[in-house]
Amino acid sequence: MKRLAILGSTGSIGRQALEVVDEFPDRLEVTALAAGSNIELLIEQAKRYHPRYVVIGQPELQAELKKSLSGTGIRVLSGMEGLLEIAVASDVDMVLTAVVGSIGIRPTLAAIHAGKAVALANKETLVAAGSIIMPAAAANGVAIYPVDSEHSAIFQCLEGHSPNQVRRLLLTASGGPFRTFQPEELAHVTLEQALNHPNWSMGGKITIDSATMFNKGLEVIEAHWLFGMPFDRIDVVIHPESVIHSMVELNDGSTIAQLGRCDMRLPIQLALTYPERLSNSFPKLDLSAGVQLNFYPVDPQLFPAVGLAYEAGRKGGSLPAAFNAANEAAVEAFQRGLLNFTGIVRIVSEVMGYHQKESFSPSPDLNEILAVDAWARRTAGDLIGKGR
Ligand SMILES: NC(=O)C1=CN([C@@H]2O[C@H](COP(=O)(O)OP(=O)(O)OC[C@H]3O[C@@H](n4cnc5c(N)ncnc54)[C@H](OP(=O)(O)O)[C@@H]3O)[C@@H](O)[C@H]2O)C=CC1
Ligand SMILES: CC(=O)[C@@H](O)[C@H](O)COP(=O)(O)O
Ligand SMILES: [Mn+2]
Repeated sequence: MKRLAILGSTGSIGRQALEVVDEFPDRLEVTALAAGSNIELLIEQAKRYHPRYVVIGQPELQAELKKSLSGTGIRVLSGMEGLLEIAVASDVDMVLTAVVGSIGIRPTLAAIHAGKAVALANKETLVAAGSIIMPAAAANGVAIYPVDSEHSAIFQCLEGHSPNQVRRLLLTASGGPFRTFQPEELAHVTLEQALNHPNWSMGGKITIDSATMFNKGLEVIEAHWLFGMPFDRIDVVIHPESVIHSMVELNDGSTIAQLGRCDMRLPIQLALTYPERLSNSFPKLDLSAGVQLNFYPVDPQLFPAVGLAYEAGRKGGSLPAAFNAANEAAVEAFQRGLLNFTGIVRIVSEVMGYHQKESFSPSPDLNEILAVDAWARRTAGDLIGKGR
């Protein structure tokens, strides 16, 4: 029995992870659940899965949660302290990091230091702190199983091939809802339009990242860290159908692809049960149903976010942390109606510029990364407040 701590159990990935648990009750057990503020769903999940611990991100909700779960024997924790406690708990075997944003860095690192296997959905953690996370995982002999669909695809395509047989990684991108727009049309798109992903149903932040293609930029940096691949051997191709989840090109020119439905339960299952390939009841890809496979290059005028990600990744040091945090702040401002859609890329670009001039660190430690993250959010907030 594998005992899981699910960080972000009320979110899109967290809820689907629980569906995977439902599928394999004799293999997967929920030991800990954590959410931000959705106390109603967290209570429902706790009553159904009987974990040993629950964590609520907002400490002011802890008392209400305790009251609702009194008599159940479940320990009720809160805030970052709670996340850190469940990440290292002795009765947890694997931590699924499915919170959104760089808040995932510290609990993921704590889990690694405690020798827990990690299933990683939270790409922001690797983007901001890959230079800390990957060496820590290697030093502690901890496996990081990718949950992100592209990285799960690459992980599967790489099986049976040694690193020196691989020429490049090819990340597929849907292009999001604005793939066919002209660049000048983007200034006026609405939140509702940006949240209308053509293929995937996901949380709000990643859906907006798909619309700007910051998501693909974040994924390029994520792939660099997960697979130890230099940036000039990671490419992005637009594939509007999202049937091929990503590809690996080998030295001899053979390209290996992984295909599947747009259903995150498959990569989640693989991460939670690897190396097994267990039969499940989830619908399967039906290629006879008129599936199309189209491919296009990324238009850098329409999607400048991809170029910014390569710039941040290549420069390295503290720049990816600033890049990521500025994007998180700008996306939140867009969601709150404080910034227009094209403002997101503008703010990230400006914050990156300031960071390189004022406070760049070539090899930051964890505290410096967390400080840069806070600085970039503040700076982005100031720029947005000034109406830039
Ligand atoms: N959704 C998808 O299909 C995919 C997602 N990912 C990545 O996975 C991560 C999660 O995405 P997604 O599930 O879509 O996001 P959601 O917004 O749907 O879910 C986020 C989860 O994090 C929780 N959370 C937020 N803040 C805190 C906190 N302070 N303490 C504890 N929990 C917190 C939320 O709780 P609450 O509900 O209470 O707010 C929620 O459970 C992201 O990094 C995303 O990029 C990667 C590939 C695909
Ligand atoms: C499901 C998943 O992994 C997302 O990251 C998804 O791939 C987003 O799609 P695009 O960023 O390609 O639009
Ligand atoms: Mn993805």
